[in-house]
Amino acid sequence: MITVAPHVTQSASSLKLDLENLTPEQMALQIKNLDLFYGDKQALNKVSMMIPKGQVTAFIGPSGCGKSTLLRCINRMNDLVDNCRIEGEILLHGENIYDKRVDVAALRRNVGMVFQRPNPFPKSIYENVVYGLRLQGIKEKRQLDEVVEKSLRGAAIWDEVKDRLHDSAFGLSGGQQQRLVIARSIAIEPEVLLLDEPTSALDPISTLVIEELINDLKDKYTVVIVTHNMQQAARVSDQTAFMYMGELIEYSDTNTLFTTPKKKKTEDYITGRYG
Ligand SMILES: Nc1ncnc2c1ncn2[C@@H]1O[C@H](COP(=O)(O)OP(=O)(O)OP(=O)(O)O)[C@@H](O)[C@H]1O
Repeated sequence: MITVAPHVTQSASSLKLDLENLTPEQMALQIKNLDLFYGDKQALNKVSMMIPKGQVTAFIGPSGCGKSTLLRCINRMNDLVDNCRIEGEILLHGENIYDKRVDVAALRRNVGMVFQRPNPFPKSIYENVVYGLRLQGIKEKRQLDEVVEKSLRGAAIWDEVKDRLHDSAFGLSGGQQQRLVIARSIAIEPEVLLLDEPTSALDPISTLVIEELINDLKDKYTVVIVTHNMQQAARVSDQTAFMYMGELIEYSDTNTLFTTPKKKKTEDYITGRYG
């Protein structure tokens, strides 16, 4: 059981942001009064928050609190769930992604997602990375080669795979597969990357490599991560949102949330009293 709050090491730059009043230039996403029901069961209750651009935002909370559900709303993955009903809005560039006119496939290209278990396709490393580009009809070899190198470098795996690009992705370790999946996501240049417990199936060394990678990714992307692991949230995120039973209880810069939480529920959770 964790009895002390995790140590927070990230820079204090995010302290300057007023998370309740981000300017349009600072903001990547705005979630407004989001309710979500699976059948009769309400899984999200009036969640509102602003997610800053070019930073890492973590969702934490006990099992079943709705972290993954909230994350999946950001690229409309919950549309695929039968009996799922969503009310409220999520704004990207000021436009509601739940508007009927939104092209959901285009949204998912712009808001990429990486899951708990690495899910490379049964193809070569190279073909995994160019998959999205081929879907867009891009065929020129020089362009594809460039994207492969850039994406694999961006996912911190180029040096390990550059001599076996045409080997099966299944020959990679779990940690390498997860970085390959990240390379596949960034190959199509999304604005936002959603990471749903991206290291929970990985060993501690691979976890560390992915955490370092997350830190690099925020130079180019807005990253939103769900994690069970509070130490991980403290290590990688600039902002942390604590959720409990479908509600957003507290949301602030990570340092404040872990050192001086304002709500008793948050304090109880980060000091290991439940969860
Ligand atoms: N497809 C679904 N159909 C019905 N209920 C669901 C579905 N997905 C999630 N739920 C329920 O919604 C609630 C929130 O689940 P969610 O997976 O978002 O929680 P979580 O905080 O991510 O949990 P964990 O940390 O255990 O993954 C839970 O009560 C869960 O059982």
